[in-house]
Amino acid sequence: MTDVLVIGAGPAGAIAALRAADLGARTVLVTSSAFGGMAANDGPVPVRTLAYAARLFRGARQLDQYGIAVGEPILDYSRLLARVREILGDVVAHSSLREQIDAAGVTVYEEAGNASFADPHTIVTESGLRLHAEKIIICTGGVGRRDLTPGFELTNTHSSALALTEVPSSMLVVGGGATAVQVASIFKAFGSQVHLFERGPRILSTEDADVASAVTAAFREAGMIVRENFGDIESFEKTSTGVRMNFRKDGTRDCAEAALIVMATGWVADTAKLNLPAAGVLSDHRGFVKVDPYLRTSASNIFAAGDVTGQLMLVPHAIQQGFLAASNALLGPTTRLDEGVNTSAGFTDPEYASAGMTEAKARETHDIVISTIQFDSTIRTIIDGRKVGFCKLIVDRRTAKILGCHVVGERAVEIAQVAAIAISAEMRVDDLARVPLAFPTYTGNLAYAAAAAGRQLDLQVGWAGDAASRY
Ligand SMILES: Cc1cc2nc3c(=O)[nH]c(=O)nc-3n(C[C@H](O)[C@H](O)[C@H](O)COP(=O)(O)OP(=O)(O)OC[C@H]3O[C@@H](n4cnc5c(N)ncnc54)[C@H](O)[C@@H]3O)c2cc1C
Ligand SMILES: NC(=O)c1ccc[n+]([C@@H]2O[C@H](COP(=O)([O-])OP(=O)(O)OC[C@H]3O[C@@H](n4cnc5c(N)ncnc54)[C@H](O)[C@@H]3O)[C@@H](O)[C@H]2O)c1
Repeated sequence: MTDVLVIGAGPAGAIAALRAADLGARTVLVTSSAFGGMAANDGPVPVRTLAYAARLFRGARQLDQYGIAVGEPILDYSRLLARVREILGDVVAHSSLREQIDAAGVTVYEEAGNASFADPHTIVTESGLRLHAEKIIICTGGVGRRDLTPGFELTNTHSSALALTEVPSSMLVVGGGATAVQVASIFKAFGSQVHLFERGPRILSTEDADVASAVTAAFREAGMIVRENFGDIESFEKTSTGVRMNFRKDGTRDCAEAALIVMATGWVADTAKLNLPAAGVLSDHRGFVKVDPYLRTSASNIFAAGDVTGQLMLVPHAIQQGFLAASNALLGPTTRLDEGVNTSAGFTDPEYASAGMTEAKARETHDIVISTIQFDSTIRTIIDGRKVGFCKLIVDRRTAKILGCHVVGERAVEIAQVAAIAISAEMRVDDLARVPLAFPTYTGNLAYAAAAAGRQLDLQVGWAGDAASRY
């Protein structure tokens, strides 16, 4: 009898299996495809690689400004895709996680096809395995939403778009979340004519409103068509040059066409194949597995972690949940999910990133001060010719502690990560302002924003205040 069986080998499943084995459990990890899951094979790694190529492309266009003549950069897309595959191989080959899992004695079944429950302690896989365990942890991730719109089969997902043999002349990206904006930004950089269609009133609806409007403005400035509130899609149909999307708004029909349509309208659970009813595991109306704060499902011996729980769908959260689910499965329900500081980021042009609360959220519960440093007024961004963007801090007026940080522009992610540390450490803005960060740096802008907030709060920021007013 196996003690712990983990289904799915993305970040949540890999960490759950490693933690279970570290706690001395006889552990089996079974996954339908390759080790690493979507995180390694289909999501962040390939997308980040293409985003990096787009960034190099932008950098190459800047060379002339600095007196370096190399001519107009030309993209060889098939060479780039070969590079993506090279990197994926490299990531897998150097994954110390896999080595640790093997060293911990976990039995791993890769490419086993979909697993499904036969009863609360037994699963069978499409490859013919039948596995029993005392405890089971479901870490099967999610999939891009598909629907019954006529002609939907003519559309693509981010995965199929990233596997194209050439850059399409035009692309219609539907959705305005993290996936859609990255796909749109990457292919815009590669030369496609891109239309981004968001059903809601704005793209990046979970980000701070200033982030969403700055990214939207920059996309438009770069020549991308961004349409919010466009209505409801009625159908897709083939045309001689690509695909047409028919939609309706307030009774009026409209359409848009492109060589390729990419749907990125949300990430849903794909739990149908798991046969959850056979194990007594309940899911919500979107298919996500219902869990309590200890990641227990409705079946007492079964836990779930990662995207399949429908909570924050990011790698660090999947890792945290995998660790917690295995700990609670073996040690009893001892650790609850920690709220923590949420960070998010998109590798678009311009980049965006956030840590902590948005301004709207903070206003619901706090009296706040806002401090924003524009990138066209700071030395490093001027040196690098990266003057689009800002660093915005949301600060609690009573305690002077940072509640949120929102950044658009070059190195946004790195700046927001430092802010996440300051928020976690509950630093006051005047303390942050006085940390003598290196000059001239992007992260320095965070300290300048902190100093400016400190001045608004009449706090003594000393020399840091002078530095902020100059840089
Ligand atoms: C385009 C894109 C870009 C992203 N970029 C980022 C980013 O930059 N940073 C970030 O933090 N997050 C990013 N994410 C989100 C991140 O990839 C996920 O949050 C993360 O992969 C979730 O990990 P997981 O272990 O829950 O699931 P997954 O990584 O999806 O792994 C699930 C595993 O379960 C297997 N499986 C599924 N069903 C079964 C079954 N029935 N039986 C057996 N095995 C099964 C799958 O094959 C897979 O191996 C991105 C997502 C997308 C779509
Ligand atoms: N860089 C990153 O960290 C990164 C990248 C990609 C995805 N992710 C994570 O993966 C998860 C899924 O992201 P996602 O972008 O795929 O989904 P999402 O749910 O975050 O966004 C979907 C978007 O599509 C819109 N939409 C829904 N139906 C629509 C329709 N019919 N027409 C037009 N627009 C429609 C929604 O209003 C929303 O803006 C998120 O939790 C995200 O954080 C992270």
